[in-house]
This record gives sequence, C-alpha cells and structure tokens, in this order.
Amino acid sequence: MTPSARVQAAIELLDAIISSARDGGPAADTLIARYFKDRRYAGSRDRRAVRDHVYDAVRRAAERPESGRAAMVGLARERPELAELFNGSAHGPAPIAADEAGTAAGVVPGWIDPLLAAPVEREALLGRAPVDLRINRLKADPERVASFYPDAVRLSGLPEALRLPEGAPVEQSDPWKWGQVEVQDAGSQWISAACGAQPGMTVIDLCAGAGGKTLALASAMAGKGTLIAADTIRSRLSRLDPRAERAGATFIETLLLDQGHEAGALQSLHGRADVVLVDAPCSGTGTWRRNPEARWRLTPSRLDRLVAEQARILDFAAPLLAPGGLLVYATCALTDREGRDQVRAFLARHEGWMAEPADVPTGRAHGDGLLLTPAHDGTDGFYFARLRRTA
Ligand SMILES: C[S@@+](CC[C@H](N)C(=O)[O-])C[C@H]1O[C@@H](n2cnc3c(N)ncnc32)[C@H](O)[C@@H]1O
Repeated sequence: MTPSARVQAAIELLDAIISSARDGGPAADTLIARYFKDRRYAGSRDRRAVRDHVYDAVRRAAERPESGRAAMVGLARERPELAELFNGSAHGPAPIAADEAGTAAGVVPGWIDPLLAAPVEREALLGRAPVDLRINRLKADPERVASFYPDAVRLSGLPEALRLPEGAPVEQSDPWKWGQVEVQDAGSQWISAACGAQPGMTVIDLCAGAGGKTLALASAMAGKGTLIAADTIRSRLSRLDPRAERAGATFIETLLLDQGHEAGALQSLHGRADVVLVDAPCSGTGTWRRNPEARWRLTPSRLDRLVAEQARILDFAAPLLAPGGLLVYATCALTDREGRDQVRAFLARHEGWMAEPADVPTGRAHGDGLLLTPAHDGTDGFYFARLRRTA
C-alpha cells in the first residue's frame, strides 16, 4: 500500500469505529482485525501504519468525530507530513480544502469532564499503559518467576506484581505458558488485595466477568475455601474455565445469574460470605488509555443506567455477607456518581454497615473509599471502598 492508501484505509476504519461506538457495536480492535482479514494484500508494515494512524486519531479526539475523514484531517492539521498524503493519488484521500474543519483535539468529552472526581489528572487518562503481571502463587514462587523477567520492575506493596514496558511480549515467556503469571493491571491487583481473602474463607466475586480478579482471589486463598464467580453474561463466565484450569485454580465455582432475578439464585448464600467483591459494570472512564474509543460510546443516559445498575447490584450483594464480613465495591470509573456518591448512597440506604480504610499504600482517600489514577498511581483509574457489615 502507498502511504496515501494507508491514510485512506485509516479513514475507512475510523468511519466504522465511529458508527460502532454510536450504535453499541464491536470494539475498534475487532473492527481492525476484520478489516485486514478481508484485505490480504496489506502486509504487516501496512497494518501497523494504518493501526497507528487510527489510534493516533482516536486518542486525539475527545468527542465522537463526525466522520473518519474529519478525525484524520484534525490529526493532519497538526502533522504536515500527514497532510501531504492527502494528495488525491490513486487509493489515497482527496486534498484537504482550505476551509475543511477537522475534529478538535481533546482528552475528556465536555459533558463528562465536570463529572470526574476533582483530583483526576486529565492528560494522563490517555497515556501509555505498561504491562503489569501478577504472579500466581498457586503455581509459582514470586522470586523464581521474577528471575525470568530481568527488565521487570517490582511494585512496592504488591509482592506478586511485575511491571514490564508497554508492548512486552509476555505470551512468549515460559511462566506465561505455564500459567504462573497473568496479565493484570496493578490497580486490579490492589483491589483484589484489598479484599483480604484468606485460605478457608467463603468469597463471592459477584461481577466476575472472565475472572481476572477471581484468579487473584484464588491465588490469595491458596486454593482452599469456597470461591464463587458470578456474572450475568454466559460468554464472559465461560472464558473463566480455561483460565482457571491453566492457573491451577480448579476450586472456583461459577454461577450464571439471570439479569433482574439475581436475588433468587443467591438466596442460599445469604449471610454466608466472608468477602463479596462487587467489581461493578461501569463507564470505564479509568481505562481510556487502553480503550480510547470508549469515550465515544458513553452517553448521559447510558451513564444513568450504569449508576442505577450499580446501586441495584450493591443492594442484592449486601445480604450475602455474614456479620463482620467485608463488601468491596470497585469500578474502573472515575466519575463521582459511580464511586464516591454511589458508596455514600449505599451507606445511607443500609443500616449496620461502615466504611473502613483500605489498608494499601497507594491511591488517594476520596469520600469513603480510595481513588487510583494513572498519573498518581501508575495504574488504570479505579475507585474502590471497603464496607464492613457490623450487624
Ligand atoms: C467490570 S466488569 C468485571 C471485570 C472482572 N471482575 C475482571 O476483573 O476481569 C463488570 C461485570 O459485571 C457483569 N454484570 C453486569 N450486570 C450484572 C449483574 N446484575 N449481576 C452480576 N454481574 C453483572 C458484567 O457482565 C461484567 O462482566
């Protein structure tokens, strides 16, 4: 492909990503993979160049662009070498008109900005993310595994964590093939640690998804006790089985919940759990550095629905705890509605609960919980709180 044809391909892909974000369709990575599957003539250098153009344009635009061309023109206005490729050559984009408006640059969509927790540093939300590993104690000793990654940095307070540079080829390493490490952002590792799961406990991961945090809880429990992973989406939960097998965490039980009818399925667990983790569905505002197009998907009404769902999940989670048990509420969101205010509202609705400090040497206290941000903590953005059932 010529350099101009790569720009045109990026424009076409951006059109698809924009429509998909508007209509709740597949993620950008999926669309890019599909695009190249149908275009075998594109070599690996073409693919890399097109992908870079696409992600540069996505990262640059806070608001959903009008079109792929507007997004690329906005980028080209800042990069003369890119602007030159709008030259009308075969398979390339038409020249940029003098009055052609490109998409404006920005980090946070205008309507979301006032909703973010005040301490959040905006620029870093779109920064580059390192590759964090979590060493799986069910299969390996952290010191031995660390010796396989001489470039890794240890993270103070997280003895199972290793930090590698962005793009490190972890899947080619032996510990990964042997199930001794999982790729997991340090923020997720802090949340799992804040659950204080111990061998022999009864622990419920109520929004387990594909089980990223479930596996960390399993490692902390040394494979002993009861660990239940629940979710409402079968395809997500079914991805946990092979991961658990690989990690040697075969004691995990899975529970598929029926959205809106969860309480019935959970009735037999009432009053039994030592720990319940609610890693709630959320706006994902803390993970934009990995999914920058998520900014184009969120709408005010979608946020309203998420906030209502989080409150509903907390309400059916609460009766699961035994007296003295710990409910950990977490989101990878940085809006106060989903974090600080959600926890405050839970404590106002439920008697016999108190927030207790998260005993972790990271983050910033915010309301009754803790805020983690890329700039301050080097993690994805999270909010979490530890809520103790006192009665
Ligand atoms: C943030 S994700 C969980 C990520 C997962 N804990 C991890 O560490 O990889 C939120 C999950 O909540 C699930 N969910 C949404 N509504 C739910 C409900 N009413 N009950 C249980 N899970 C729900 C979603 O399907 C999604 O998998």
